Amino acid sequence: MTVIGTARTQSNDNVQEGRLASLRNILPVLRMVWESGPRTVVAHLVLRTLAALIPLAVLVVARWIVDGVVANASAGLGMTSRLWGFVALEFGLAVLGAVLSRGIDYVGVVLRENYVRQVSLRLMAQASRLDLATYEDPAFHDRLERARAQATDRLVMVAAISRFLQLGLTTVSLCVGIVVFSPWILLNIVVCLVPAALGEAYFGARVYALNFRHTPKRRELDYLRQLGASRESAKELKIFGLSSFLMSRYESVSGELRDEVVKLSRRALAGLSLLSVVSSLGYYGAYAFVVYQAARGSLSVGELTFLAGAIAGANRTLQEFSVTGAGIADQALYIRDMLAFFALQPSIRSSTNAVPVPKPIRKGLEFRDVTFTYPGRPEPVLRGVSFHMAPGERIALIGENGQGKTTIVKLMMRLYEPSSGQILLDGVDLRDYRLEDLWHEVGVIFQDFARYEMTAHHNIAVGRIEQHEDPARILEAARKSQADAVIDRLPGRYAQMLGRRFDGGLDLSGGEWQRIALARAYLRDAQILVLDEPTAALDARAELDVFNRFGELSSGKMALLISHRFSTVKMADRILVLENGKVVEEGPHEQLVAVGGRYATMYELQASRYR
Ligand SMILES: Nc1ncnc2c1ncn2[C@@H]1O[C@H](COP(=O)(O)OP(=O)(O)OP(=O)(O)O)[C@@H](O)[C@H]1O
Repeated sequence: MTVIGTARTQSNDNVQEGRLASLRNILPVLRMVWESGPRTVVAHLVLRTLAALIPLAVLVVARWIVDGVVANASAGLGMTSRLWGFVALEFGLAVLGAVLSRGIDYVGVVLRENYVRQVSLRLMAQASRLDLATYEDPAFHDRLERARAQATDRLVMVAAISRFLQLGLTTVSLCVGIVVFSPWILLNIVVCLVPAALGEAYFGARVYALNFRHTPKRRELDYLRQLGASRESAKELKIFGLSSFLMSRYESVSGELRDEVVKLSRRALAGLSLLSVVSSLGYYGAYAFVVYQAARGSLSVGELTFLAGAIAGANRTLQEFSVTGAGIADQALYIRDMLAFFALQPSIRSSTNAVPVPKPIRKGLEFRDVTFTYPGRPEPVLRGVSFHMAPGERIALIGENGQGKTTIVKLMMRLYEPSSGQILLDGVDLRDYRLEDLWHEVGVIFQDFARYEMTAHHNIAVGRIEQHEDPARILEAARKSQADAVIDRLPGRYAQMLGRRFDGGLDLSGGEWQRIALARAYLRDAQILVLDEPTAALDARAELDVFNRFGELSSGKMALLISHRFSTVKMADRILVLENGKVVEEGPHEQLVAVGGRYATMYELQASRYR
């Protein structure tokens, strides 16, 4: 099974400790940003660099203007062309600043779109690789949820990094301007900002820890919200009067979360307000010192203008710099979840020297003393199951609910591995075959088959998606499963959107959906056909037809059928009866009836209802 990591066991306390370590995660993200569009990244960096230097340039020109005005006034020169030049330069800088900021916004949008697209595609690709068992672990869904949030909501990180770089450059340029006059002024500002920066970092980590802990509850809230407004559940919600039950659950869970968030925000408000007094002291101390120097005549008015602006600017950008830095560190924590998700490895995959599935299969498929226990279940579902399926054979698997019939199919498809025992295809362990090849050669329709909210054409084409542009084969498959009659009645025929999610979509009845799903199995044209209760929703005529087709299987092919309908089951070449995780009876219908065992009792029970 896939290693889920430490999502469930991670305590809040080690979040702070992992904060520094998580800064390492920024690099892979920067790599992803770069890969999503190198040219956009370069354009963004150039624009940010230019924008970063504008504040210093504005202050330098302002100083020239003020000193020029004072000198011209005392010399009685009035406005000179040199002074006009400075004013024009200041205007030019203001226009350039505004244009650069628009440009940064524009390139930022392109960057964001590229990045979201890239990460979402990677998420989809990774999700499709993982083991089925992974999806049954709630800790995995918590992690997936965090990774998804990272791919979409948490883009702030990318924007924050580029803003951080710009702020860094502006801050350095302003600080250099200040240091030229007095390093002590700068030191004073920086030292007073440290407590506020640490405070930001502390509360950022607390917020992350809280979000981390809240993820399962937030998923529950999402589920409740969805359930309360979904078409699938609407009928039952109305009839059972469940809305108020769902709402009260939502109210209590969301109230709990809200209280914790508000409590933490209140603490942050008090703590950070106090610390901001300290940083203001640094700023006003430096400002007072500069005013004092100018009053004593040690600084010119122009220098006072420059320094007052530079101190205010450095104070603001330093604060923003530390807040953005703390924000990036927070985001790096969230990104850890995304990277951890990308790092998950499926344990069911093709081995390095995997072989192709033989065509045709000659000896058949064999379960040899297979035992299987689901993760998290104390008892095995299958306990030493053994049977053989020969090419050309049609086997029916029967048993009461929960006896492990579908589990056998999942093991046949290597969606799970047996806990012990072996499954052999032509005498070779399934694990030695190429996984994709195996899935290709087994056509399966599960009991809970998917209803794709796509066109009728694509609903069938998913059975062999590489042939989705071959309408003739799709038509043929629809004809075999009698889905053609259903589709011919639809206004849009094969182009008809199915389901109600999208505009113009039409829903089908249970049996109609089942015929469409069956068409997928026929389209697959695999060597092993597995139908898990394929006829449950079919009417009697359609069911008979499915089984007549079953009889048309060419040699080398085999079929496994799971059904609770004995009218269907009795047509199989051989019937396996599953009970308490074991095959307890095996043989053709007549033989099993004659034996008078478990099968005969079940058959009699159902037959008596029709007499
Ligand atoms: N993913 C799972 N995790 C844990 N237990 C599971 C899982 N899937 C099935 N089970 C359990 O394994 C047992 C066998 O399930 P399976 O679906 O194979 O039964 P089945 O014979 O196909 O039943 P039915 O006739 O109701 O379709 C059941 O007790 C079921 O609760």
